[in-house]
Amino acid sequence: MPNNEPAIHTEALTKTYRYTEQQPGLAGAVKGLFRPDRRERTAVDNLQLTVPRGQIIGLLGPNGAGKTTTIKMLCGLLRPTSGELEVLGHRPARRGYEFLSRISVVFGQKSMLWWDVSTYDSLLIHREMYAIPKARFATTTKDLAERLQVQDILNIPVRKLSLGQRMRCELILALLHGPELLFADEPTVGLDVVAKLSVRTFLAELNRDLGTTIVLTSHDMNDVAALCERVAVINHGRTIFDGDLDALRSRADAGVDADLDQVMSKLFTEAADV
Ligand SMILES: Nc1ncnc2c1ncn2[C@@H]1O[C@H](COP(=O)(O)OP(=O)(O)OP(=O)(O)O)[C@@H](O)[C@H]1O
Repeated sequence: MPNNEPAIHTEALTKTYRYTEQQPGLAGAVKGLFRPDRRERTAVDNLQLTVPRGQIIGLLGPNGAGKTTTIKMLCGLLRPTSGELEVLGHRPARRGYEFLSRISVVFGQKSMLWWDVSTYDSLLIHREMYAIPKARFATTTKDLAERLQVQDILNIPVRKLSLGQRMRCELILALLHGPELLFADEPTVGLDVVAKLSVRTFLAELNRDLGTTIVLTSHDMNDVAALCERVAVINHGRTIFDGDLDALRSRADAGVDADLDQVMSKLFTEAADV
């Protein structure tokens, strides 16, 4: 029976960071010890988001908009300050084993692979962590390595890989346990055009062949145009647009062939003026 429950559902999801502002110099540091200057910043503000299973959605926004904070709440790395949040029927912040075995996250700016050992050794550790049977481990590793064309580099220490090679290995690690939902936070950042294309093609196939739901953040509008049937644009933690790329262009009064970077820039500037 098809499961009509959405992959993600949030109601008024909010995250306020509490932090201490540091004054410059030694005097400032000493003052901070006795009279800390406490501040608050709302990074995600009443976010409403429902993502059906099997969709690739782009979570877009300018630097500091709240994309990574949202992803961290959705995968349970951060506890929301308020609001409701359900992912695959679970409350992510509980970090239950069943939930963790059904999702995965990959960060373009942060490595999940062990730096001093080979990718294959990291995969073996994940096999133990997720209790993946040996036969399934072998077939999944082979299939993912072929799709990402990294068969020849799995045994090289990760620190010796190029960024593009490492990113493809990160994806194998993230997908080894067969998650239904993948959070991909800037997976193509810093990659050359060949590596970018390879990651894009891989994500599209993953969604098409396995039905994996993907939440993608990227500042590269070519990634978004190639992959996302829907985009949610956030600014200062609030949704300023939710729809497909055609609707995004019309929202910015741009033609069907309008350059998406210009469309986004117009949208962000308008939002800043409000
Ligand atoms: N631990 C923290 N403490 C205080 N403020 C934080 C913390 N982490 C993030 N922020 C602030 O929250 C806001 C949202 O940050 P976030 O990293 O979610 O943005 P983003 O949309 O992912 O940005 P980028 O595109 O630059 O990666 C920013 O103003 C940031 O400075």
